[in-house]
Amino acid sequence: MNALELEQVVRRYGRVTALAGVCLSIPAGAFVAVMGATGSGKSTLLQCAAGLDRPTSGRVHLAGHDITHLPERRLTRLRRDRVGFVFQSYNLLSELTVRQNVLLPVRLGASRRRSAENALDAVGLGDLGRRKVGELSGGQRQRVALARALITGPTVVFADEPTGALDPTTGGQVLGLLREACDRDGTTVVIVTHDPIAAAWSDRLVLLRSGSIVADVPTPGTPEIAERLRAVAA
Ligand SMILES: Nc1ncnc2c1ncn2[C@@H]1O[C@H](COP(=O)(O)OP(=O)(O)OP(=O)(O)O)[C@@H](O)[C@H]1O
Repeated sequence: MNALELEQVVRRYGRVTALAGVCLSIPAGAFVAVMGATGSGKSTLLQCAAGLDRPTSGRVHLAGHDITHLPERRLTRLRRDRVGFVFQSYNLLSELTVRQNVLLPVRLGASRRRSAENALDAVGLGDLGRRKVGELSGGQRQRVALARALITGPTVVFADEPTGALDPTTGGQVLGLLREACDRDGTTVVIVTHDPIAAAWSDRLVLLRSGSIVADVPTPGTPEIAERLRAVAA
């Protein structure tokens, strides 16, 4: 089964064509990295795939649903129940505690698949549930975001530059946790990244240039190969 499928997806912003007819099938349980130069359409692809933006034309299937014309309320519910999001800027509420942040999807009505404690344990933050997010380091915040993304047992996790604000070691920990969610729970993971080393955690690399996919290759997961891919992507 495909967790995600894009058929001829076009997204135009006025006269700018951000996506120029993208076709992409991602089977359940895959870990895909999307790379490409700045402005190549990576974030637009992720937003259209995740149901945060609507294509100008084409179709999007997400978690077994054709979301192309799904009414906004149903789309919101599908995102809440089946999709996890991780962003470069964490998107946490800093005045709330770690635990309260992790439970936000549940407070919005999603059913939880695991307890907050279990989700925090899984990202190595079992002791920090009562701390205010504003007191945490960047790497800890991103792990809170990951626990929040995983508490509902999502079909797909979308991560836009999840390590963009982190040092390589901390970034590696976050990517390792995404890899674990994929390997252990069968979660489909789609990350957008500029960093070929981050892409090396994936098992498939999709390269965009000017809104089109120019390469879609298995990734053997070694930093040396990733360096070579960086040259192709530029
Ligand atoms: N809301 C918008 N309004 C107008 N143009 C937009 C909008 N969002 C994106 N674009 C344009 O669409 C194209 C693709 O943008 P997108 O953000 O998807 O690229 P990207 O590969 O994610 O870039 P970056 O690596 O810099 O984040 C760019 O030319 C961008 O200027």
